[in-house]
Amino acid sequence: MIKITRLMLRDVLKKYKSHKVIDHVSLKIEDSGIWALVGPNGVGKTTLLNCICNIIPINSGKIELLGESNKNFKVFEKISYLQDNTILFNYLTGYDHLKYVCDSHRLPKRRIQEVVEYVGMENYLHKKVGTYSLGMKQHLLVAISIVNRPKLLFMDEPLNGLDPSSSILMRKILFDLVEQGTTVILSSHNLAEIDRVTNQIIFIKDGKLIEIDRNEYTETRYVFKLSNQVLANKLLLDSGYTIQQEKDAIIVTIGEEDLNDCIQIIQNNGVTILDLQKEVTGSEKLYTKFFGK
Ligand SMILES: Nc1ncnc2c1ncn2[C@@H]1O[C@H](COP(=O)(O)OP(=O)(O)OP(=O)(O)O)[C@@H](O)[C@H]1O
Repeated sequence: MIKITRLMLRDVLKKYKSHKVIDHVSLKIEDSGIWALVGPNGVGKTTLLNCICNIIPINSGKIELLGESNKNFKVFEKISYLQDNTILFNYLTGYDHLKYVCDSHRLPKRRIQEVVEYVGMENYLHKKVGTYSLGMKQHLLVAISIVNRPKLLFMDEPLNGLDPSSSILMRKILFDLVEQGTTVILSSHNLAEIDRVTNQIIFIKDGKLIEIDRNEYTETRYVFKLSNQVLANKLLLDSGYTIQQEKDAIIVTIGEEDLNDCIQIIQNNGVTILDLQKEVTGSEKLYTKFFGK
């Protein structure tokens, strides 16, 4: 089977007057999965996504989506772009928006019901968008962007402003999409959320793209809550472990291979482990490396 390249940028230049926001950039993504586009405010994330989706023109270079030029309107039947909520109309309902998108993709009406149930927006589907909270608007945007079962999905800041249950839902949606073979390219500032959804990070800096595999930067830490924190701290320090003391927990930065040893040291000396959590960090450290504090 011939594999179709999902996204291809060749020597793309986008400038405003002399300001090169995207400076002769090339990129190729061939697989399904999640890629995070990361960089400080104003660095060009939205501009890049808008250029890719042919919402704004580029000055030079070439962009292909699913093996076709991004100027070929037809290719967008299998592509979606979740923009910010300014694209929504306050005087229309969620249903109106979904009906319009379904009709333009020539999808049956039952597809609306499917995505509405999947995203969990039954209760406010028929209310005007002007009455929606930020989170409700975000759910509608997600529903709109997945209604056509995209092979390629661009998302501008989809992880912003979500409450914990919406964040969990968003992660589930992202993982489901990848399982169905979708390539997702999302921009985000939320580094903790990025760490939870992908290892594939593209930093954007000075108009250039820097592709990173976060696996190389990942750090695992274990947060212990203990019956005798002072004693456990001393025991682990004496054994040569690096400890960070918190008010009601100690954090040990170790790989999985050392976890058992730590547990043994603690438990063999009569200290009870009340709680143990694993934390994986990576993007924040990387971000600081590239962009400073
Ligand atoms: N229409 C425009 N005319 C002139 N400059 C523009 C225009 N649109 C964007 N810019 C500039 O291009 C740069 C990139 O903006 P962009 O909105 O893409 O950044 P961003 O990384 O998405 O920022 P944020 O994280 O704040 O959303 C900024 O310096 C911005 O001022």
